[in-house]
This record gives sequence, C-alpha cells and structure tokens, in this order.
Amino acid sequence: MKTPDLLQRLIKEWPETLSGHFTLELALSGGLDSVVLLDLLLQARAHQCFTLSAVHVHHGLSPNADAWSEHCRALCEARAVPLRIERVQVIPDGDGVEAAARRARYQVLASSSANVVTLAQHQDDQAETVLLQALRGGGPHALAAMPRWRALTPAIDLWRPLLGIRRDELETYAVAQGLRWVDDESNTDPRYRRNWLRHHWLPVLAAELPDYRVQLQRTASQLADAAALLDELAEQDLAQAVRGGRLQLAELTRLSEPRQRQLLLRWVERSGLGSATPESVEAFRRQLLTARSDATPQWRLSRGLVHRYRGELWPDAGSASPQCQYLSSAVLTTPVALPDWQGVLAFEPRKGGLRSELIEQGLWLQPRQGGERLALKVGRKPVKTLLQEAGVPPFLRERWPLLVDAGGECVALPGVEVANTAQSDDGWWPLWTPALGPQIDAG
Ligand SMILES: Nc1ncnc2c1ncn2[C@@H]1O[C@H](COP(=O)(O)OP(=O)(O)OP(=O)(O)O)[C@@H](O)[C@H]1O
Repeated sequence: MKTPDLLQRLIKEWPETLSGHFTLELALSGGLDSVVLLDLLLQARAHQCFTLSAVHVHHGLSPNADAWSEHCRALCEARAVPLRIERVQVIPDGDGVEAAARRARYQVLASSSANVVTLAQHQDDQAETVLLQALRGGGPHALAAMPRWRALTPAIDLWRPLLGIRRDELETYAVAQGLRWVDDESNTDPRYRRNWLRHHWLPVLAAELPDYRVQLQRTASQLADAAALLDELAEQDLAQAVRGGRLQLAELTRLSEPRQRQLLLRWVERSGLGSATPESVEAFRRQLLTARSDATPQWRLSRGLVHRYRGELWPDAGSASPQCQYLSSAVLTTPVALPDWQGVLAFEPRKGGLRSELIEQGLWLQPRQGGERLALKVGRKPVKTLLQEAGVPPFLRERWPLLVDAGGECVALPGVEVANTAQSDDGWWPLWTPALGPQIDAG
C-alpha cells in the first residue's frame, strides 16, 4: 500500500494564525495518533517556525500507566523533544471515570506554557463523536463535535490537525516509518459505547458507505456554523431581555418559539442553574404562556429554580441558610457580601436612613421568624406587607434580612424601609442586593 503523504497534507492545511514563531505543546498519550503527530510535527519544523514540546498525563488508572509514561519519555528523549509528565488524581463526579480523566487531562493542558496545545484526534474519532452525540439526542452544539481550532484558555489555543485523516492512514504511515506506539487496552472494552460502535457497527457502515466519515465531518462543520449562529442570536436576545439577572417576559414573548426556547436555555445556564433538557424548556415555556397572570409557575433545574413573578423570571440558586449575624460599623464604608444570606449589604448616606449611633452600637442581621412589624409614622406595619408592597417575590421574602439593634428592636428592612423611630436626617440607608446568579445584562 502507498504510504499516505500526511506531512504534505498537514502543511497544506496549516492554520494561517500559525504563521510567525510560536510554541507548541503536543498532548502525547503514547498511542498511534499522537505518536504519528509527534513524528509529523518534527518534520514540519523544516517548513514552519515553532518550538515543540510534549506533555503526557499519567492518569494512574491502568496497570500499564507507568509503561505508557516510560514509552513517551523514551520517544521524546530519542527525538530531543522536552516532555513534562504530569500525574493527576482522577476523581469521578457522577459522570464516570472516562469523563473525570478527561477533565483532569484538560486541566493539565490548560496549565501549558505554550501558545498552542495540539491533540491528535483524527477523522474516525470525529465520525464516532458525531454518531454518539446523535444517539444521545444531542443538539447543534453537540453534533458540531470537535472543532479543529478553539481557545482553550484566554492565552492558549487548542489545535486538532489530524481531523481530516483516517485512522488507517495513520497506521499505514506509522508502520512505514517504523514508529512504535502503545495500545490502550480500554479501547477494546465493549462496555464503552464508543468501542461497541467502533468495532461492531462502523465496519458494517463502512462496507456500504465507505466515505461515511467525510459525510459526518460535513454534518459536523455545518452544525458548527449553525451553533455559532445560535450563539450570536442568543447573545443579542440575552442583552435585550435580561435586566438585573431577571428575564423580562415581555421581551421573551416577542420572539419566535425557537428563539424563546434558545433564550430560556441560555439564560438558565448563565444564571448558574444548570443545563436543561429540550423537553423541560418546552414544558416550562408552555406553562408560562398558559398560566394565569397571578399564578407563580416554577421550573426546577439541577442547581436551582426559576420563579415567575410580576412579568419577570427570577433565577433562584436556593441554598441560602441565613443565620443571625453581627455587623460591625465597618459595613458603613464597604459593602459586605454575605454568602450564607446570598446577598450583599451596603449603606449609603440618605435622609431618613438609620441613625449613626444605632450602627455604632452594633446591629444584627436576623432571619425572619414571622409576625415581625416595623414602626412607621403611623402604627406598626407587618414586614410581610412591606415586602409585598415593595414587589419582592415570595421566594426572596422568606430570606430577606431584618436589621435589629442592640436592644433587640427591629429597626430596618434593608432596601425597603427604616423604622420611624430609628431614622435621622443624616442617616444611613441600608441596601440589600440578593444574589441572583452571575449578572448577564448588556451594560
Ligand atoms: N494520557 C494522555 N496524555 C496526554 N495526552 C493525551 C492522553 N490521552 C489522550 N491524550 C490526547 O488526547 C487525544 C484524544 O485522546 P482520546 O481519544 O483517548 O481521548 P478522548 O477522551 O476520546 O478525547 P477528548 O478528550 O477530546 O474527548 C489524543 O490523541 C492525545 O493527543
């Protein structure tokens, strides 16, 4: 069989961004793909100007892990390529050992001192990824599979130069060049769906459709564009529809149905509430459209809830555990973030604010017990009514703090009201900003 001219293809498709001198770190597993890439990159140095190094991640999972590291060390030593071997601890997090190993590996890659990190996934890997994502019901982002180029960190780019090359071409090349590589025994374990696909299903597909890899790559490229367009549109819609972390329903309902779904999906992700399935997005969207105007529909996600209140959707990470807390007078000068209360307390000088001596004597932030009242000009009003009148949604009312003075008297409801008996013309007005997840407003 003719040896594929992989070097020529690599040079032909060399990214334009890599024209000047740069530093490149190869993620070297010791397997066929990355060993071939090492060889190709060494030769490419005759055509392009870059400094090459390699990194091997020792996951400590296989009994052969030491042998793989040793193999990489020997390969790099023989070729005078600097290599760092990084041992990682793989801690599975509910999504399996494979995913945890990948996370640990990418963390190591992100710590690279090179400008560009390169991985050796090839066309077969890409085709398998597209199929696996489709079988999992993935959307455009998932089916876009692996990009040839992307930012890994603000300072490091990730490059996959072999995505257009088949595995059998890599093997023919490696054999012809006399390269030696190690086989990861987990690649034949049929318990992994990827291996089942690779060994049982894809040979059948290839017999009927020999160019299936190229077609799946075309699908991935088109979906990568579609996903990028969705991202652009979602950014515009988020900028338009989100105020103070809350999604404005009037803005949402102006959009077409698919844009509404995209916006809801992005907004919950950005608000730190976790990702949502397409079914749950649609179910909540329908609920929003059909619920009575005074109803308060909720959407439960993996890391919190969404509440509808007065024309807005409110994200609720919901893990506040407010405890009575002493506040020193230093709070007057610097706003304090109170994680247990999930909010920020600040004071600003204002007529009708709290008298300074009350603050100097010491104030406590106290959770509501129920039944509290605040002294107004006329009579004492229930705190619950004050919060309702201020438009605070029910889920925040329960965890809204009270300010209590040294004598145990409730002197303020931050951001809402200061007791008449505690006010002064040159007082300090307490402000309370509940944390509603990361701020994603336009401005
Ligand atoms: N232990 C390792 N140390 C360094 N690089 C590695 C290691 N394992 C894999 N890589 C790099 O990652 C590429 C992909 O490897 P592999 O296909 O095993 O991982 P994957 O988990 O399927 O891929 P991905 O991490 O992109 O989803 C390899 O070609 C190699 O460049």
